[in-house]
Amino acid sequence: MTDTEMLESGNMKIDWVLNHMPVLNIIREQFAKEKPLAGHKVAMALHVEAKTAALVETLAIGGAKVAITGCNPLSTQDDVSMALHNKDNIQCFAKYDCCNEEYYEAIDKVLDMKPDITIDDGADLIFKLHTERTDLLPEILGGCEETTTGIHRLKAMERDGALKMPVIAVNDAMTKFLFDNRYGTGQSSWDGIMRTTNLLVAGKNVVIGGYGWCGKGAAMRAKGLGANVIVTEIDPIRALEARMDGNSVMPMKEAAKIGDIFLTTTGNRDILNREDFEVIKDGAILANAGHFNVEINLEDLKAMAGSVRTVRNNIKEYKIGEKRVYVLADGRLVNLAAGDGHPAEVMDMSFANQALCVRYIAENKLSNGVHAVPHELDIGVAEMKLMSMGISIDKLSDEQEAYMAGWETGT
Ligand SMILES: NC(=O)c1ccc[n+]([C@@H]2O[C@H](COP(=O)([O-])OP(=O)(O)OC[C@H]3O[C@@H](n4cnc5c(N)ncnc54)[C@H](O)[C@@H]3O)[C@@H](O)[C@H]2O)c1
Ligand SMILES: N[C@@H](CCSC[C@H]1O[C@@H](n2cnc3c(=O)[nH]cnc32)[C@H](O)[C@@H]1O)C(=O)O
Repeated sequence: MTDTEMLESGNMKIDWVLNHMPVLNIIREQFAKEKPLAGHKVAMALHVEAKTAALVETLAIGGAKVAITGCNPLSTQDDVSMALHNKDNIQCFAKYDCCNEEYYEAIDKVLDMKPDITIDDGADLIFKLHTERTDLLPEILGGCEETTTGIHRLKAMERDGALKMPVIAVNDAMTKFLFDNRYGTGQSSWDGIMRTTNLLVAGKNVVIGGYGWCGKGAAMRAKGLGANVIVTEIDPIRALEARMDGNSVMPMKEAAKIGDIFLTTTGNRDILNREDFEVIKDGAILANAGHFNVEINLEDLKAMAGSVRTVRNNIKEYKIGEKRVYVLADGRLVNLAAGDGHPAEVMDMSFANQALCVRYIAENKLSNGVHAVPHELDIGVAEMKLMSMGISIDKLSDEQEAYMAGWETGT
């Protein structure tokens, strides 16, 4: 593609998703009128694709200067990156399939803008701010974190007294994780796996590693596609929930022997490792929708494999003796590295929360530490979403409110 074609393609992708992000559009209109971010500089490390671009534009419309890079070397869409970089008050440094060095250089370039607000997906910017770029910390009003694992890390920093800035845990908003992690990951992971492999899911043994919000969504959609679903867990309550939802539950060592397609969603490392690869079936397909590229132990796989070759776009074949094991998207998020990420209607809510939280940071002085998304913002996003869907709901009558709040009335 020529640069002109790339630009056009990126802008068309952004226009398409914007037509399906009604809540973000309402916020854009408010931001255009009120300019609540005038004078602020927002640094971002998120998946650079069309829905993220819609958020970046919204912040710029609100008056902010924005610099962004990716949060995963394989999720960047270069046409969208170029389209963003060509807009007023926006710089974008993300590049698809960049090497480790380029990835961290781009994070430095974003921080060179001397931001006062950050948005992370996996805490990369905040980590840099607390290690090599501590000189920038005094200017920081606060940050937002998009994902579960990022929040785990930030809470660990807070526990150790190491977190020197306020951060809002956007992932933990109800209008984020209940929809994005569950229905978003549920749909987009299978979209990534199916478009990449062009294989059938029905009738296969699908093994889902982890039954958190992402795992529940992925298992639900696998069942809907006709798979026999097996869940692995370390948490007894979630394991029980998986069983009662109709899935089989067993240790990975057992599941490894019978699985056809494996999808990890734990946020943890080594969910599939050497002892699993030893017993795994010929032709097994491995994908990750959890965090970075550590859930499938690729080092173990490489060490065991006699040969490795690319057999199809985004599919690597590892040959262990006569056995073939296929890894999708190098073990990185299959929904973003081998697909277009979550559906626009879902990111509409996640990114509405982001935009409102950035405004909240700009307008309120927060103490250092991890903060919840203010409940009124979370509820507001749900109300706007329902309204955009043409759904109205009941209201408590005065009598009902009094009844729910009181204790005097017996049965
Ligand atoms: N692909 C995406 O677009 C996407 C979307 C949202 C979240 N995420 C990421 O997915 C991961 C999971 O997020 P979540 O919100 O579902 O988290 P969660 O905490 O709700 O669920 C994780 C589950 O994994 C289980 N687990 C941990 N270690 C395990 C092990 N060794 N074996 C089996 N199960 C194990 C935990 O008990 C828990 O139930 C995180 O890394 C998050 O950042 C990815
Ligand atoms: N940066 C890490 C962290 C996991 S990303 C998981 C986050 O990606 C977000 N996400 C999923 N789909 C999209 C999308 O299409 N655009 C932007 N963000 C997305 C989602 O909100 C989720 O919390 C990594 O790449 O491994």
